[in-house]
Amino acid sequence: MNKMGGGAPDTSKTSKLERYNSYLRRVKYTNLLAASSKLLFRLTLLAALLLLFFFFTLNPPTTSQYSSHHPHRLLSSSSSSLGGPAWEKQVRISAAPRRPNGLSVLVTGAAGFVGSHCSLALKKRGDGVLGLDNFNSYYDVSLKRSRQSLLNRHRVFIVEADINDAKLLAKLFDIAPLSHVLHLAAQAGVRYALQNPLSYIQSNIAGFVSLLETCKSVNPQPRIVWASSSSVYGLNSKTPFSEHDTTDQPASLYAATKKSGEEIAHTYNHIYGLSLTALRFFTVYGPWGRPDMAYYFFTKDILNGKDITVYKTSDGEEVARDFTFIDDVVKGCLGALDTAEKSTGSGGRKRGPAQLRVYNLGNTAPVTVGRLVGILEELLGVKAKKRVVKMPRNGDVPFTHANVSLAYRDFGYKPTTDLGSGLKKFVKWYVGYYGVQSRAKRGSDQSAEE
Ligand SMILES: O=C(O)[C@H]1O[C@H](OP(=O)(O)OP(=O)(O)OC[C@H]2O[C@@H](n3ccc(=O)[nH]c3=O)[C@H](O)[C@@H]2O)[C@H](O)[C@@H](O)[C@H]1O
Repeated sequence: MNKMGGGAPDTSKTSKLERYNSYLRRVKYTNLLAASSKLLFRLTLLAALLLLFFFFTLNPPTTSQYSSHHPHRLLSSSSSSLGGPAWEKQVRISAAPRRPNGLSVLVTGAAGFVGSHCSLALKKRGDGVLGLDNFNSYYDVSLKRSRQSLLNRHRVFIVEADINDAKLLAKLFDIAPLSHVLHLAAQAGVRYALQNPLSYIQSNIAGFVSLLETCKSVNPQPRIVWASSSSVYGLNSKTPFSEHDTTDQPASLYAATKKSGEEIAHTYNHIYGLSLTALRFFTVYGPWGRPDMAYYFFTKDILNGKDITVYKTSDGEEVARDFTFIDDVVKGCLGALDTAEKSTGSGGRKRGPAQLRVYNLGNTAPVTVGRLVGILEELLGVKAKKRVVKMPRNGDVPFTHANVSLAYRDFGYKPTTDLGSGLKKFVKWYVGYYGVQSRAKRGSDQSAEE
C-alpha cells in the first residue's frame, strides 16, 4: 500500500535507494578528498625534505653557518672575502721555504696550541708555513689572536677559513705548491662532546674528509700528517698502550671521531694513494696551551682561590695521564713530516701503494692528577682547594700510558721533559701572559733562576 495515498506509483523504495546511493557517493567522495589531501600533504613533505637534503648536500654548513643557529655555537669568521692579488701574495710568500729542499707546509689549526708551536718550529728551520684557522670560539679567541700575532712576527700568515670550505682549500693549493699538510684543526676536548656533539662531527669527520677530498685531487698530492689522539685507546687496559692494540672501545664521542679519522685515512690511502700519518697525542701541555685542559684551568682556579674538582675512578683509584710536553710533541710532528713519503696518486687516482702510519706521541711516564695538582701548588705557592669526586661518566678514561718505540724507531722520537719541568715552563708563561702579580710570579721567577 502506498502510504502517500493517491494513484501515484510507489517510489519510496527507489528514492530510499537513491538517497542511500547518493549518501554512499558523498562518503566515497569525502574519503577520496581526504585521501588525496593526505597524499598531497605527504608529497609536499617529501619534496620539502628532498629539497633540504639537496641544499645541505650541495652547501654543507660551515662552522660559521652552524654557529649562528646552534645553542652551543662556535663562532668563526667567514672566508667569502678571501682573495685578491695582495692576499695571494701573502699566501705565496708565507708558504715558500727559505732553505734548499725545505718543505712547504699547510698547517691547519695554526692558531691553536700545537699548531702555533709547530708552525714556529717549521718556520725557524727554514720551511714555508701557511696557516689555516677558523678562530672559532670554543675557547678564548683572544688567546688564538695572540698566537696569531706571534706567528705574524715570524712571517707566518694564517688564512682565516674553515676546513669545510673546499673551494678555499683548492684555491690555496692553486696559489702555493704545498708539499705537506700538518692537519691539527679539530674539535678538541673530551668532555665538551656532552654539550655539543655535532661540532665533533663537523670538524673531525666532515672537515677531515673535506681536506682529504682536496688533497686527493691536487697535483702533486701532498703528504699528510694529522692529529689523532690517545683517547682512541678508550677502555684499553693493556699497558703501555701500543699501536698494535685494538682500539674499538672509545669512551667519548671525541675518541670515536678520532678513531673514525684513522679509518677514513685508511680509505683515502687505499683508494687515492695519499700518504697519511696519524699521531696519537697524549694529553699535551705547556706554554700557550688550551684553557679547556685541566692543568690550565686548575692553575687559574688555584690562583683565584676557587675549588678544583679532582676525579678518582669508580674503584677509588687515582686517575693518571701520560702528560706530554709541547716541545717533545713538536719534535715528533717534525720527525713525522720529515719521514713522510710521497703520495702516489695523480689526477685523483692511485698509481701505487702509499705510506700509511700511526704513532703514539706520549711521555711514557704517567702521573696522577693528584700529583699534577701538587706540582702546581708548589710552583704557584698557593694551596689548592681540592674536591675529590668520582669521575662522572663524561668520556674520561682512568689512565693513559704510551709506548713510543715505533716513533723512536722511525724518527728518533724521545720525550725528554718530565711533568715538573714542563709545568714550570707553563707557569712561567702563564704568569707573564696574564700579568699575574702574586706569589706565583715570585715562585716562577725563583724556578727560572734555578
Ligand atoms: O690525549 C688526548 O688525546 C686528549 O688529551 C686531553 O684530554 P685529557 O687527557 O682528558 O686532558 P684534560 O682534560 O686536561 O684532563 C686531564 C686529567 O684531569 C682530569 N680532570 C679533568 C677535569 C677536572 O675537572 N678534573 C679532573 O680531575 C681528567 O680526568 C684527566 O685525567 C685533551 O683535552 C684532549 O683534547 C685530547 O687531546
